Amino acid sequence: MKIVVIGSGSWGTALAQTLADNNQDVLLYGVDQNEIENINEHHRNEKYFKGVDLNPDLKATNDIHCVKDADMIVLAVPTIAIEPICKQIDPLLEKKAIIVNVSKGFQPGTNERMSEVIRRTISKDHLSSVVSLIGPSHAEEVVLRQLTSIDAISLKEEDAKAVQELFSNHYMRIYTGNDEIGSELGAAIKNVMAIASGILAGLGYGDNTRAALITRGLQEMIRYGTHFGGKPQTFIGLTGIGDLIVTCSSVHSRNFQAGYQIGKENTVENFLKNNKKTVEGVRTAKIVHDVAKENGIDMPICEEVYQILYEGKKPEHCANDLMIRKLKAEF
Ligand SMILES: NC(=O)C1=CN([C@@H]2O[C@H](COP(=O)(O)OP(=O)(O)OC[C@H]3O[C@@H](n4cnc5c(N)ncnc54)[C@H](O)[C@@H]3O)[C@@H](O)[C@H]2O)C=CC1
Ligand SMILES: O=C(CO)COP(=O)(O)O
Repeated sequence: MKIVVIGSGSWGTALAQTLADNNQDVLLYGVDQNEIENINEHHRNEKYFKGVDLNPDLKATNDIHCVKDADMIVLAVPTIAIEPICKQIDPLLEKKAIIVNVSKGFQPGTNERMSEVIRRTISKDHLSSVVSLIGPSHAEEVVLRQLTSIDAISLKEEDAKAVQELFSNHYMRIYTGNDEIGSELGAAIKNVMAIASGILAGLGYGDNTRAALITRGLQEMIRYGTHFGGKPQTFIGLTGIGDLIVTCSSVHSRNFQAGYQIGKENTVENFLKNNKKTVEGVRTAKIVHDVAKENGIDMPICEEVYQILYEGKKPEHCANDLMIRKLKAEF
């Protein structure tokens, strides 16, 4: 199988290295010449992984034509870049490929899930199926070959199995699944919860608070996800609670880091002015707010994150307001 990974950032590099470790025919495509030269000449991607030696078999290119005869294309770019990338590669493809989505979030404007964007923009003649490879997986740990388990989710079982086989090894264990809606919605909304978790840590709250946030945050994910057809059991799997735990607790999470800064400074101002990292939860918070409001879905934690990011509400007031809501039964 010829595999192209698009996006030479943190996740694309880590996933491409996993494929190189598995002796697959993989090429990493990027737009940043520094990242490409760093990988090809020094077997490093210093911008994302300081001092980490990559598998020397991993090669990178800035020539997008490399996708033309690929059997599998992994899209490892932020959600905002998925639609333009798909429109760019579709005319270049010469046969059907499995398109692997690893991004977590929604399409701005249409609020589509990433698999929906891919199906809309890649013509039927070029698409075998979409497989979402998602779950608890910080690139910083995968690149060091730390033990990791995630899901290959697809409506086409044989393609999910193909992705499972290609990526699995002694440090990466892939499970398959077919609940595309539940998996993608869970993986997107957990980024909003990770911002909330970071805010609470930045405000000085401890482990009790985080446990409550994760547990009640999961309820919001289930409420939202099942409203749109996701299966309840998906949310207690790797793309639900698994991804929620890792992003709400890890210093590697850029969503958590963003929240931490906002909580510590008790304002969103500096973060919004200076952030250059991929923090998917920021746009997701607005989309979840709008969609939940339209559909009457109760999402109190997401609502407070939205109020902080978009309405300038003070983080300390949000934490307080969540606590003094009308008392009720847990379930
Ligand atoms: N970093 C991680 O640990 C994980 C990230 N993800 C998801 O993967 C997606 C990508 O995130 P990261 O790799 O972390 O972001 P990143 O910020 O580390 O890297 C993004 C890369 O995409 C490239 N890029 C942006 N627009 C492009 C375009 N139009 N064409 C080609 N390349 C383009 C950038 O140059 C950069 O190399 C996000 O949706 C994120 O939620 C999912 C699981 C783990
Ligand atoms: O999705 C991730 C880990 O599973 C990465 O999280 P961040 O985007 O917050 O770094």
